Amino acid sequence: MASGTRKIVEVLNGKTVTPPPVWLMRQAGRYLPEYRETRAKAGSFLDLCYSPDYAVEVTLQPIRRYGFDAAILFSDILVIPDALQRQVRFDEGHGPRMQPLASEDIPALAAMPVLDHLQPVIETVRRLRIELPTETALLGFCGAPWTVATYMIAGHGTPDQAPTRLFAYREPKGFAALLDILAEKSAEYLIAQIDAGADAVQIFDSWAGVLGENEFAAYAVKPVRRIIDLVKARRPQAKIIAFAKGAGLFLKDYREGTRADAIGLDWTVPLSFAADLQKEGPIQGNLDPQRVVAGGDALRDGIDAILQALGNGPLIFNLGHGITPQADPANVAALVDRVRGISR
Ligand SMILES: Cc1c2[nH]c(c1CCC(=O)O)Cc1[nH]c(c(CCC(=O)O)c1C)Cc1[nH]c(c(CCC(=O)O)c1C)Cc1[nH]c(c(C)c1CCC(=O)O)C2
Repeated sequence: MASGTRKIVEVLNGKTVTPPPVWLMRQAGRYLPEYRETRAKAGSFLDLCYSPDYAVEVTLQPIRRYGFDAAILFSDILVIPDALQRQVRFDEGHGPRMQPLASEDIPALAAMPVLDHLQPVIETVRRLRIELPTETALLGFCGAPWTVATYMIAGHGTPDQAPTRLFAYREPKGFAALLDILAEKSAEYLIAQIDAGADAVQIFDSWAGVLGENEFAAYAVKPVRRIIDLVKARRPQAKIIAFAKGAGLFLKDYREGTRADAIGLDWTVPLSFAADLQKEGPIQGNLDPQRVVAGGDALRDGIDAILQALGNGPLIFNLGHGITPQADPANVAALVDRVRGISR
């Protein structure tokens, strides 16, 4: 099967597919018992990301269970700072940590190669394309420079990214240089994923929602546009989804500003506004992940509202952010059936 006939690729080409293709952000993860089992064998979280045997296995687990229309490479957005020697680690119960970045550390990052370090991830992509069913699209991904920078500057996650907002106001030149470096490294990484067999790639800007107007333009739109320009200059056929969580009204110009083929929407985006955005091109989203935890009517009503508002245009059905560890795997099965119009 040519990749062009995979449903998600059709939607990314602007077609309306009925029922819409479906996958879920973080579909491989702790809500699945088989993930927890593999995770326990693999050692640390980064060991799992850098071991093609285990990473292929956990990527395939949700495909076997649910037959999603896409598999997403199992890795993390923080493998880029790890490749840039920021000593990333995931401590149990604490989330990611790394060496906080100071402005004097920034110039040296430009000369650091990342692809050597990321070869195991690229190998995972290559093996996945061989092992996946032909009809299943394979998605690669990276973090957007802004979101990756927030972890690099603070050295860990924070609720509002205050340390990085402050850094950007105090050191605008150094911060712009950091975003440029991250955009270039990320573009190289995405091209390698596409060459290894990814049908499309998603850029995750999970912390876009903390930015003011000028900062959204400079730190969210501009670096993502730079990645997309670099990727498309070298791989014109590449398909790219850009997901800026919390971007709200700024989404109006996000597609045009970034030139993404599709934009991802979080669950706070009103469906009427989403329908307007869909007139300009494909969209992805936007069910509240807590509806998957709740199940029952909350799940069904949320799905039906999205299908009714957005099902007649180019749509990739997804959550508005990653699925949480509390989700019941049976509710995910019910979600996929409902999106596909299967009643049990
Ligand atoms: C901000 C961000 C990160 N990582 C990612 C983002 C952007 C999307 C988002 O906002 O959720 C992206 C990501 N992380 C992971 C994937 C795998 C593919 C998928 O199934 O979607 C993807 C696409 C696996 C993961 N990445 C992580 C886990 C859990 C770690 C574990 O299994 O112990 C998984 C399955 C760890 C991680 N990684 C990150 C954090 C903050 C954490 C800790 C929080 C948490 O535990 O959920 C950084």
